[in-house]
Amino acid sequence: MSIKYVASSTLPTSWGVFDMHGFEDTETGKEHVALTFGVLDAELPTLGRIHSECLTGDALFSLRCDCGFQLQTAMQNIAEAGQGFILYLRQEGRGIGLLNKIRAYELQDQGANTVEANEKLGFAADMRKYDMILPMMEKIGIKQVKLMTNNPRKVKAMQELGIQVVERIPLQVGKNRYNEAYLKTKSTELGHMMSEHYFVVDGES
Ligand SMILES: Nc1nc2c(ncn2[C@@H]2O[C@H](COP(=O)(O)OP(=O)(O)OP(=O)(O)O)[C@@H](O)[C@H]2O)c(=O)[nH]1
Ligand SMILES: [Zn+2]
Repeated sequence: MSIKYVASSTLPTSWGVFDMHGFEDTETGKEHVALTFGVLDAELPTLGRIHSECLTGDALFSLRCDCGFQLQTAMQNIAEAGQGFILYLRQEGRGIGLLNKIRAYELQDQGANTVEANEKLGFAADMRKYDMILPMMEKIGIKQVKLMTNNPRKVKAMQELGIQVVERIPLQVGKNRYNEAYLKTKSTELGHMMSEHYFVVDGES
């Protein structure tokens, strides 16, 4: 893994003006982005999110997953807190890539769940790696994190890299009738921590 810092600029958004830092993985050619907001202090826990690319959810408004909602809520929470960071990692489709994710969606349209679909295509349920995080965090100057995620494996991966996750903040947003079964599979088969009430059918809550 060889992560090279390339350039920084401002990124004005609906929630405020972030700073954007571009990185290149020179082995894979993948381009990753870190967003930071406010003045960050390496000696203090910083609110943050490690977000895996989801073109369909983040950019195309898909209701099949919760990614876009999580990204927007994370940006809003950071802007409200006055400081924080997002690492936007280009590992689309839990690491299988966009076209394979569309293949997996095709299988899900025929009845497979998100894990079964990956397996039918010959992939593990989750192929993501997180080692690019460390050089990116070092560059933006963060050692301690209050991490917005429902995924305990993400917390463990960061801790194994030597990053202190001082708090896990649940990010349960965007449930709808198209992603309810998907969210449930994430909870039962991929270990995501989601509270029971999150699965109450709309209208019952
Ligand atoms: N292969 C595959 N990838 C998916 C599917 N739905 C979403 N993704 C990808 O899953 C990744 C997001 O992972 P999630 O499991 O939703 O969330 P997480 O990052 O593990 O955990 P959180 O921090 O709680 O969001 C993105 O890369 C999406 O493109 C799917 O049905 N199949
Ligand atoms: Zn998604």
